[in-house]
Amino acid sequence: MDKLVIEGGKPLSGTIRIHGAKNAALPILAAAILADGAVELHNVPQLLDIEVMLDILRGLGCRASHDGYTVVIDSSGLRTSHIPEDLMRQMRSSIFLMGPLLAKYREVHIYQPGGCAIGERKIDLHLRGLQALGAKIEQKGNLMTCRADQLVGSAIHLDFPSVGATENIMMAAVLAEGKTVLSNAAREPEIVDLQNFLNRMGAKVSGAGSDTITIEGVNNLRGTQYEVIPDRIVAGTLMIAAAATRGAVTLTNAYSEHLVSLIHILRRAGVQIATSNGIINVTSFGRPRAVDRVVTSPYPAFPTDLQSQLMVLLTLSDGVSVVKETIFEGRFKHVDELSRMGADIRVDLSSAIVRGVNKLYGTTVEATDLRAGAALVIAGLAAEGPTVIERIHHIDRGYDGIENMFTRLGARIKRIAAVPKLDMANG
Ligand SMILES: CC(=O)N[C@H]1[C@@H](OP(=O)(O)OP(=O)(O)OC[C@H]2O[C@@H](n3ccc(=O)[nH]c3=O)[C@H](O)[C@@H]2O)O[C@H](CO)[C@@H](O)[C@@H]1O
Ligand SMILES: C=C(OP(=O)(O)O)C(=O)O
Repeated sequence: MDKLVIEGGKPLSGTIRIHGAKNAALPILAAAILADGAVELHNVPQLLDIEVMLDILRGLGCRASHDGYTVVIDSSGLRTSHIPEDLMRQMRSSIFLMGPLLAKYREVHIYQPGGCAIGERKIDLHLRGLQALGAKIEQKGNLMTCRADQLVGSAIHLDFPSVGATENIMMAAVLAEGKTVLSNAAREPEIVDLQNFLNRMGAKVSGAGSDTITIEGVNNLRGTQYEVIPDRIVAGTLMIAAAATRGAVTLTNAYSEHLVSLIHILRRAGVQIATSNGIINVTSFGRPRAVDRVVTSPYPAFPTDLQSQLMVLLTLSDGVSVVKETIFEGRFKHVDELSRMGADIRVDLSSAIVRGVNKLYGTTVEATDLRAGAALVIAGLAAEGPTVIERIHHIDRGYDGIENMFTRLGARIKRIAAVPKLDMANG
């Protein structure tokens, strides 16, 4: 497996453009099968998860190409609704195909989705939502079959504003008979992006971005072109990295309105941030201040996907910070790795008490999941001495060429490609 080697201690500086959002692109790719014509998507990042989604779509009979940042999907050859277990298990987002396949094909055969080990990540809210639209679900061993001769709009209330369940229900309801009203829906920007894409195909969805989404079913959807929003988590990761290395970085194609909670916390830590139309400037002089309490919660509160990265900054801050994780029960795995680099963090159930230290020291660490891996990259960039990060395939799920991104900002970081194993039998 590839590794990253970082020689830390250099402030980041320069300008970088933010790539398209993984968490917006993945449901949009799944939704593309709803169209009767071809869909052309722009600003689609080159990520492992995107390639897995395209492989699944090809396996279902779609034509799918990814050229630069443009993806074209033509689902006219759709011939099966069975997603192989090995592909289902490669990422959580495989579950996004459930709603669209059910709507288009009237049945879907799936397995439990995989993804980073950050918590139990049940799919009960997805299933209950689809059942409310008329789907019948049957489980035989690992295989789950979901069928609906006809989907019928309904009033659905989510017990928790799950991002994925909100998206799956939206994608199924667009072709249902009548009106669906989804309450306590998730409000993330990626949900607004999905609504905009669905409407571009001819759907009638309104309310995304608020906690109530209304979907008027239509008979069919057409092919279209669409541009995916920039990745707010990648932007946030770069902002935190700029602050942790005490650098000065300008982000372009970055929507500050999607990052209000992070900007607020960084300013409390003493980081200077200026924003204007699609541009975010981050400048940090000297040691940041501790932040007494950071709590992850559904949007617009502070995102769980930036919790581990922010913890690196707090580790280097003056004072004691407390971070509470309320979304995923297993999202403190970076703590052990950061401790090996000299961090002083104590975990007490869902809270981490972070005592600021003067320095982190480079060593060999392991990316345990996507954002934990990103946090280790930031730690390596800020640390004294070399850091080696192993198991970086997790990072490649969500950052398009992370080493190139940071090299452009002046960092000393390189990828060491894994040496392919010799096949002794064939010489
Ligand atoms: C591809 C994508 O967009 N991924 C994001 C999405 O994941 P994802 O859509 O999986 O996240 P959810 O909002 O669904 O999950 C949040 C919480 O709800 C629980 N839950 C969820 C569904 C369900 O049926 N039952 C249930 O109990 C989960 O275990 C978790 O504790 O939102 C998360 C929360 O912002 C982000 O960290 C992920 O990056
Ligand atoms: C947890 C994440 O993604 P996923 O839902 O795709 O596992 C993430 O992007 O941090």
